[in-house]
Amino acid sequence: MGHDYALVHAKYTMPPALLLSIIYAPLCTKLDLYKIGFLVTIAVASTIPWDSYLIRTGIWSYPPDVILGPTLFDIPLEEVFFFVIQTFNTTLLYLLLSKPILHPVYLVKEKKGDSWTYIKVIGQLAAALTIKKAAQYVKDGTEKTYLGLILIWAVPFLLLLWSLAYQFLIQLPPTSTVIPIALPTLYLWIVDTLAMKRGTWVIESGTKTGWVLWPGLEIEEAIFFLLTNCLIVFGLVAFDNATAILNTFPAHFRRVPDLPSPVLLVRALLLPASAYDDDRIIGIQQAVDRLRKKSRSFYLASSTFQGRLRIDLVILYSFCRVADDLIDSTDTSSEPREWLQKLKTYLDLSYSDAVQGKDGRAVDAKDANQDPGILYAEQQFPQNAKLTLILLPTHRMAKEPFYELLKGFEMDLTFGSKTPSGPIKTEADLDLYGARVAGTVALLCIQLVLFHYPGTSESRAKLLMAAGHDMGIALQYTNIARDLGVDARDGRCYVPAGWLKKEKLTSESFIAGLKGGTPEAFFLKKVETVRQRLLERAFTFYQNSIGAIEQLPYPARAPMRVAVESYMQIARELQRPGYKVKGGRATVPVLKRLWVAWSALIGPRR
Ligand SMILES: CC(C)=CCC/C(C)=C/CC/C(C)=C/CC/C(C)=C/[C@@H]1[C@@H](COP(=O)(O)OP(=O)(O)O)[C@]1(C)CC/C=C(\C)CC/C=C(\C)CCC=C(C)C
Repeated sequence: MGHDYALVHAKYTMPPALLLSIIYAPLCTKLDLYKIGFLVTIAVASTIPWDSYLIRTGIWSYPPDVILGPTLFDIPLEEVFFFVIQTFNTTLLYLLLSKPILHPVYLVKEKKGDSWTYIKVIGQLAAALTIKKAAQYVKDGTEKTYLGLILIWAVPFLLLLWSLAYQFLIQLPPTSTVIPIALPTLYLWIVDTLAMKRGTWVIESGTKTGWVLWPGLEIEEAIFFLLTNCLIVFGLVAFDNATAILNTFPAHFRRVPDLPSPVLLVRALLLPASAYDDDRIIGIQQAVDRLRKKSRSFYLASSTFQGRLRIDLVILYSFCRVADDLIDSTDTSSEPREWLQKLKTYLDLSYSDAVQGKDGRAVDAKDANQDPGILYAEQQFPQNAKLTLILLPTHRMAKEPFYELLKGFEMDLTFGSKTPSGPIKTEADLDLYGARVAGTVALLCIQLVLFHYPGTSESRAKLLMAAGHDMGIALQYTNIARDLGVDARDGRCYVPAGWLKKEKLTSESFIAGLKGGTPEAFFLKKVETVRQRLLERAFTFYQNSIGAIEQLPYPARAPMRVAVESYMQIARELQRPGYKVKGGRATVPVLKRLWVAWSALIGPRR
């Protein structure tokens, strides 16, 4: 009996497990725990018979003075623990690196005769040839036996996973495939070199090639660790491929349980890629792209939401952005109002009784041939906006906030060279504007949350809506405080006249001062005073509503905290003297942003 093998764990495998657990804990979902359990169970169950065979046939051995003693099917318990901890570590690294990814954007609809068929078959052929060769090595029973046994055990599993998830294995970024394989492999190669040198485990001569990757690392060991990490990551990729299919295509999978059964996962993977709905995939890709380019705060926050809620929120963001841009960014004076009218007509059609269902129940999958809203979007909107409109899950949200949002955008249209303060005369006007452009967005977000996590009582839902509405206003005040300069350059001043008067300014002089070359120091001081007043009001709304986040359905609480705190961090930065400005806007440094998000995941701010 000895402690050497146990020490390998204490020194090398458990510290990374602990570190990864601490980092990943706030991000860990029920589905992640399910994945970890799933992978560990399969890894242990599939490795035990093989490893036991290697030990019993004397290909592999453990000197009795390095192990504690207890065994399972002749395998020392330390070794069984190795299967668990390696799978755990590689899985956590994969989960961490994959968190920012919205998997549905990597699905591809296949067409007859496209390159995907060849890619799949080439992979399958390569695996089949390897298995054949491996069988030969085992049959020969010479120095390539151990190599053959490794390959004949691992490659059939890889072949199966490749056949099910080849699209994702090719499409996912290397951060989700190559890195979670390469990093643990390299690490385990180093650990293995040290263990072999100390004689903690031994490969018997006669059945090994004797080739080494570097002194002390037998080629068989190197291949073993590489293939086992490939197996873990391929398994995780296949799992994510299946959940992406389940979440993306409600027409094929109407409901998705929180923890999909293995049978459902396999059913999803067996859905032919030619049956995928291209419009949904491309629409989601466009929405994610828009979110990534336009809002760092919400992009980061979106990665903490899950499943279909995450997809819906991204599409909602895309809709708000598209609508705002269509109305806001045209030069001619008639076009914005035309877009506004078109958006209203689109909503009228999407919320007509015929579409929403006569019994008031929501329809789940929109039928392009029947839905007048979809037909209208197809005909009337630019290419890059169509799919967002078509995918907007109107049946999961009330129509009123959308119409109010459009009223908010309409308020923006009253800004002009002769009316630089637009519709904002008083603080109440600014509150109303904030309520319309941002309070409404909050209501829509909460409605999506309550749809995806049902069970909230009506009275609590009301409380959540009221608080969310105020939180939207808080965010809008922050947005205005950040963009004073940008808005002035567009000829807009959102600051109430009374506030400006206190600083002996008017909206005209405020805009002229910010637009002009280098503003005087005393003028900038006044701007800062106005900015701080906007921020104070932002924090008043924030303080009144932040507590309500803890009343949301549990799985949405932490992600909502991230969304709100990431944006409010802009306000906190603006309150700091000498805040950082990028492209004319105050910005939150990347590391700070990550820290804010991570802290928000852990719990409410104190
Ligand atoms: C996580 C995720 C993907 C969330 C999506 C949130 C979403 C749908 C945002 C829409 C944003 C948008 C483009 C709205 C159009 C009107 C507008 C411009 C509003 C301003 C947003 C700022 O966005 P951005 O900085 O990208 O815009 P600029 O072009 O730079 O001006 C707003 C400040 C409003 C955003 C308001 C919210 C997201 C509501 C927040 C409140 C909650 C989520 C509710 C919290 C819940 C409780 C119970 C308190």
